[in-house]
Amino acid sequence: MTGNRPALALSMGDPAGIGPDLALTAWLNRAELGVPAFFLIGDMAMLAERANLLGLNVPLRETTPEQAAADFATALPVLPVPLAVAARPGTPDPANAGAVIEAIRLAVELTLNGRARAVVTCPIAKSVLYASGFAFPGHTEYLAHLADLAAGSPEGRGLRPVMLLAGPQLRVAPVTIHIPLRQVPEALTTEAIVETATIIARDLACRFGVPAPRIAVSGLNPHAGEDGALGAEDAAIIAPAIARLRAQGIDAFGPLPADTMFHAEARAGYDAAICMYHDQALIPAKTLGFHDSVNATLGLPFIRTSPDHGTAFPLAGKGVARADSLVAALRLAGSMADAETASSTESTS
Ligand SMILES: NC(=O)c1ccc[n+]([C@@H]2O[C@H](COP(=O)([O-])OP(=O)(O)OC[C@H]3O[C@@H](n4cnc5c(N)ncnc54)[C@H](O)[C@@H]3O)[C@@H](O)[C@H]2O)c1
Ligand SMILES: N[C@H](C(=O)O)[C@H](O)COP(=O)(O)O
Repeated sequence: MTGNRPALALSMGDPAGIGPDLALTAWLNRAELGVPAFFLIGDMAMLAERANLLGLNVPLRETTPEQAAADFATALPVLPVPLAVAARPGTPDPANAGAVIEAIRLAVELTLNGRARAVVTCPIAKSVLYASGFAFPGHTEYLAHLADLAAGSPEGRGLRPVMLLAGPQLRVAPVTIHIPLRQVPEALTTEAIVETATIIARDLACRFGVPAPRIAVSGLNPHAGEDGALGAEDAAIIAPAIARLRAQGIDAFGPLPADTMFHAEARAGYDAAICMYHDQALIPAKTLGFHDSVNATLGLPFIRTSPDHGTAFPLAGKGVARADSLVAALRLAGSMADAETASSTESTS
């Protein structure tokens, strides 16, 4: 650890995807782009093969979490988690699911033990993990499960992870995450909206430097229900949540028609938006900033960020995948960890 500050723990993601490409590129451009020190948790041989395939001159060094920050200056530090079978760029193999999952688990364990500053995850392919029996919709839900286990509550203590897409032009989170659209109305509750907004307001204040965040809340139905003529959820579920948030002192407002809350003038009126389901939030997020937005999981007892994109299998090993979002994720994880350290130092002084 340089200056007693550990490095970030970066999980390798699906080894057939672009994660390895991006990790190599991020390390190569670490000085120019201000990439904080990280160690990759993954298969050393796979990484070496990908560097060779891409023609990238990246020295790799087997490391420990304690040594990684110092190693980072002269090599890409690797904490080895071996693959079961050799990775083929663009062709995922469920046989490697165990190693992919272990890399995520280890990143969380090291971060919870203070041996890493935060968790940053390279993209996984959900369907490939499902094929291996992975029982979680994605990283977000699995990370919440690991947090529950660490807290001694394997059945789940109802910890609600919040999937925040954070970019220069928009911060937005869906209340419901990786569920089919037909299940959204049933899953949408006043309590879920209040919890999501409360976590976002808290984290914006203590991890993003926004002391009194303004939270815009979307409706569910067209025109936010058109005074009840186009759906009841907006008035019956969302409006009461906003009332409760305001009574708690959180500057939430809505429910807003989702189609007119993301243009520039509307975005100038809030610090974060909450939507009711995945694509209602992620379409504007990825439209406005596909290469510079970050997926940050809030509500966990540790910091976790990830690029806002996936494995992009057709691009793996081709030298065309852009590392912008991974670099942004690494930098955001570093700044969130710094803010957390500063606020805990402040509170103990
Ligand atoms: N956080 C995560 O781990 C995460 C996020 C999103 C999707 N996924 C998973 O990734 C897999 C593929 O998902 P998808 O195809 O819907 O989305 P994707 O983000 O992998 O790809 C969408 C499009 O964007 C392009 N793209 C993605 N990243 C890029 C980059 N860094 N540089 C240049 N172009 C890039 C791809 O080529 C493709 O055309 C799925 O299994 C999905 O579940 C994982
Ligand atoms: N839904 C996010 C997106 O589309 O970018 C991403 O898949 C999140 O997945 P994780 O829970 O694996 O971070």
